[in-house]
Amino acid sequence: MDNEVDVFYQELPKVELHAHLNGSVSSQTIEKLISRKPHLNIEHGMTAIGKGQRRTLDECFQVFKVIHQLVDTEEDILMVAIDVIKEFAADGVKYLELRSTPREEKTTGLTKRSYIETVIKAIQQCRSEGVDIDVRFLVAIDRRNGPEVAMETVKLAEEFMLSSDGLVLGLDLSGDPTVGHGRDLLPALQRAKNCGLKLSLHLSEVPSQLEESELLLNLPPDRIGHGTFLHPEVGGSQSVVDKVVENKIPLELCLTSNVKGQTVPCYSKHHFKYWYQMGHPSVICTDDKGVFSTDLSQEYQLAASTFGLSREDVWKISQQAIDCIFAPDNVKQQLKQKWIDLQPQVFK
Ligand SMILES: CC(C)=CCNc1ncnc2c1ncn2[C@@H]1O[C@H](COP(=O)(O)O)[C@@H](O)[C@H]1O
Ligand SMILES: [Zn+2]
Repeated sequence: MDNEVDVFYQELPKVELHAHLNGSVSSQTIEKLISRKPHLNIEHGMTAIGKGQRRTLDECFQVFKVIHQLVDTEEDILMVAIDVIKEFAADGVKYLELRSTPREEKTTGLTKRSYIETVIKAIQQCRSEGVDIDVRFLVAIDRRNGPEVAMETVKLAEEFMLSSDGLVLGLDLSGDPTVGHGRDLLPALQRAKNCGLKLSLHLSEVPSQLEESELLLNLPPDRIGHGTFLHPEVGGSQSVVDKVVENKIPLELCLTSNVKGQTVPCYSKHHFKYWYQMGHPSVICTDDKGVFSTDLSQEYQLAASTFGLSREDVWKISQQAIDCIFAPDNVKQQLKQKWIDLQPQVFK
């Protein structure tokens, strides 16, 4: 981890809505994977970006390729998912929506279906062990793989939404934002929406994607990942902002990810400020806690120290994130009660 985190932020109950499974693998788990696969000659420095380091977006995406080499069997996915879930729980996360791109690996017999089944198994295992966290799964579409794969992924997600007892709730659109165009993925996303899958889309993560963002906002998505370049000051537009505001589409904001990936010049210039000041639902998230050497407590602390938030402000941010989850109302009610129960202990 990059910084010391105050105990308040660790004890603060939190909701994590934007976490890519393979980007969330901790250094301890990477060690275990490396020792399982010494022949790959992968060193630790290749899978994480440390304090003060920054990489181009392209270099960041290379990191995922390395991690994917290390995670290519059902056994690996099970271990990684269980470790990640337990780490979020240990960091005070009470509700987690994990997202991951189903992959097939001919050499190990991994299929997209068994990939999803394995993540579900990990969630169920943690639940049966009594880990204090409610975990749901968003199936991810990697935009690089084009419209056919996107449609295939939607069909799989639809199937699991119906058979997973509420664990699979929706879809994520992610992957290298400079590759492909959202226009081509519209039919798949439209189908997902029509069948009741919730949609979280990475939008305007890089500049000059206004046209794509406008198009995808017409769906509309249920949440937006990053939205870094949506507002007029950074090349977006007021009409796009208006659309997000009118539809009350929550933003998932990931400070360290954007600074280390260099889409935002420094913490104080992060667009959290723009949206938070407007009173728009803004959820603090990690994106890839392993790759960016962070955790959710640290992201809350960074937001607080950068933007001068009081403990009460921080509490409100974590509490209001409950309204942005994809799980149904009864789950929201349970979480709100949990927050009420924990409050005296956190502010002791
Ligand atoms: C490069 C950078 C600054 C990353 C942060 N921003 C991101 N933007 C878009 N897609 C992402 C990002 N981080 C992770 N992903 C997606 O998540 C995948 C890794 O997790 P998984 O294999 O789906 O379980 C990546 O291959 C990519 O498709
Ligand atoms: Zn992301």
